[in-house]
Amino acid sequence: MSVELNKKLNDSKFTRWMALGVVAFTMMAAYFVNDVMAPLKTMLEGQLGWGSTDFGFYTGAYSFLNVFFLMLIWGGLILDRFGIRFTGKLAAILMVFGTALQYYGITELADSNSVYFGYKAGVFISSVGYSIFGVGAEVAGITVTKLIAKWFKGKEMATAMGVQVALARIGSQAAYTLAIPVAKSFHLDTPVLIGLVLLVGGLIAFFAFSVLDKKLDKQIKDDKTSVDEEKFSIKDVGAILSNPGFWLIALLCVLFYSCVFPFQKFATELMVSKYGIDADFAGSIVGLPALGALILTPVFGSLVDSKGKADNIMIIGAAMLIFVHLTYSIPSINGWWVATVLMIILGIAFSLVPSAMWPSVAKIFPAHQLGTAYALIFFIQNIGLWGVPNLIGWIQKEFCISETINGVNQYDYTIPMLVFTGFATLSLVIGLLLKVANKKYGYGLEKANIEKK
Ligand SMILES: C[C@H](N)C(=O)N[C@@H](CCCCN)C(=O)O
Repeated sequence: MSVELNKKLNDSKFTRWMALGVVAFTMMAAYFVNDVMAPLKTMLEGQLGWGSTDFGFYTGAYSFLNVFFLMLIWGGLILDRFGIRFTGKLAAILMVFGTALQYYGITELADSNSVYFGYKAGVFISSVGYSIFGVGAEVAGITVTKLIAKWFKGKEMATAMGVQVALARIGSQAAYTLAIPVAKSFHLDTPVLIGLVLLVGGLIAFFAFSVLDKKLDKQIKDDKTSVDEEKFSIKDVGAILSNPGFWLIALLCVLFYSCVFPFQKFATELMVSKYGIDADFAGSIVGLPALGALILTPVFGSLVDSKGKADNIMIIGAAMLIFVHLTYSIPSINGWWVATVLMIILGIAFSLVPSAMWPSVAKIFPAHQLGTAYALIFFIQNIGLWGVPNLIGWIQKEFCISETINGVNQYDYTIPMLVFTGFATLSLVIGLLLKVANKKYGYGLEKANIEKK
């Protein structure tokens, strides 16, 4: 009887998964917007005169405010201080505002001749918008991660994180697949407009989730059996930073994701220029990892929940990434089917590492430090997401222009792919060190998540 009385919203399987579905929609819209400009790189160069450095600057802008204005750190602190609902709504509003500004940059300012800080007005304002969007998207990311840890504690936490990431990948896949056909059928800016509409839907979805979350908080407060969660204090930052597990996860995260997200932004062009894949179809190939991750991330997540072995899964994922990037870098291997198979392997790696890494953070840190821990990890990851596209854009401009057709540069991707291979190799080394640290400090990364009744 008393068990029934203490039943909370998240004890109902249907309600906790429904709540996840609602917030996952917000993140799906965020991922759509995040990726929708990438397949348009060549069209942006042809129609708006955006060169590779402009594109690298724009792509890196996603992380600029997060890194240089420490927005992710503030976001994490706000999350642990003011909670999931306030932070999530704030993040969603920032995403909508940033995307609207980005849209303005590629529409109203498309033909402007003004130059700001050495960049065309359209490039600069779109990048400012993308930067604001990036703050919202990253803060939304840590908020959703923390809310999953709260709603699924002692339950299917890794599966839930996997499902959320998988649903987000639908957004990415849709962006990669639709951007070029939509831009060709309508207008170059139409894909971004679609993203803006989706994000407004995502904002409404987060407000709806907040109603459920408020109810859950009341139930937790009324439940005499539930243990009061310790409040976050600024001293916790020191505790997080002095934990070797934090540094290893953060380094693995920055290195691994630097080989995936920035690579994907340039990959549509790689598919066309090196593998001769039709431009209309190239985005779909680049979207394959997202599609694969859609199925595989929840599968690997539930494996981590039931069997554990997160430490080994991260190592295998990193090793696969080395193979993929190294093979892409070899000039003589240029069959379209090789490019496709490599993308599928990248998709498997891209499912293995996130499904094991993100739930591992919740094992290393207590609940009241989670928002800040995730924020600090995202912060370090964002340094890579800012620096790597800029680095690749610069390398392309300086060393990789193979020819110029109708004023549009063609790029050789050998050096950029070797750079990605280097990052992947380092991520494997860190994965191995994490396994050693796991043994030494007893984080329990090899253990299953689901509590046995
Ligand atoms: C880019 C963002 N900071 C990120 O790392 N996203 C992850 C998902 C993180 C979710 C954690 N529960 C991704 O793999 O997309």
